[in-house]
Amino acid sequence: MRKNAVVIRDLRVVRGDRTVIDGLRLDVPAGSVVGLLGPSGSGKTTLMRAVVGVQDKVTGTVEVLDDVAGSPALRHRVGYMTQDASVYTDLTVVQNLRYFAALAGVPSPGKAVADAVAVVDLGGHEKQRVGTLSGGERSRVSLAAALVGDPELLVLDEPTVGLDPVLRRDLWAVFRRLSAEGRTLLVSSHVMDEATQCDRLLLMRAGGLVADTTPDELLTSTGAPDAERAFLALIDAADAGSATADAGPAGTHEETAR
Ligand SMILES: Nc1ncnc2c1ncn2[C@@H]1O[C@H](COP(=O)(O)OP(=O)(O)OP(=O)(O)O)[C@@H](O)[C@H]1O
Repeated sequence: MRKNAVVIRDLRVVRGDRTVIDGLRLDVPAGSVVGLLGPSGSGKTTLMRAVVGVQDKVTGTVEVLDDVAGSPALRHRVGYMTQDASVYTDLTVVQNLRYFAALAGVPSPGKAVADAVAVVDLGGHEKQRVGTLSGGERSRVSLAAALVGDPELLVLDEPTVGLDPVLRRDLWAVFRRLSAEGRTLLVSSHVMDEATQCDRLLLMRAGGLVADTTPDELLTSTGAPDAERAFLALIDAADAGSATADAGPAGTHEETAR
């Protein structure tokens, strides 16, 4: 079995006229649930887009399941749930999932669609048009669309946003089960108690990696009582470090400005 599902070296991404990721290096171990955390705008979505291969202006190496990110051979092996629901509002739940199953070349779409509906707990809504679903239900259809092709790697951009605590708990149980079956999950989140459910945590700030750690290490290294305060401690430490670096020795500013 391969060691890492994703290997990233020297990743640099320019969006608009800004370098939003600069020199990122990380591995996502195969078969694990890896949480991607970081303040708003720190580059989580950009990193996920680079892993899926839909991001422009990417330099460096992004290797996914031993292939180059975005290569056609990976299309059926990587499932991606975007932050905004990416399903068709004028189709029903089942019509959407059948469509995504067909795109993924699923051999038995009927069963795959039924399984995906069950996993995201949308039984009873199969024939409902997605446009008439609640926000949380709609995002679960997006998650089902990412799952329906039975991918080896799932890249999920804030899959639990807007969901109630019961559904969030149930979905994390699903994520754990999918990883126990050998799949790899890269999951971004703003909810810190979800961090404790991950095998590893990647903490981003300003397009760079502040920590590549485990939930236990996060708590012991910061001495914080919970994941939220540990996260804030690391971000504050990184901000203080960058402020010191910005102030720099006398003359540094002037040289940078040139
Ligand atoms: N098309 C664009 N042009 C210029 N800057 C962009 C563009 N798209 C994104 N950015 C910038 O890139 C940075 C990283 O954005 P990204 O969406 O990856 O952050 P994020 O960590 O996912 O944020 P959030 O948690 O709010 O979703 C942000 O500062 C954002 O403003």
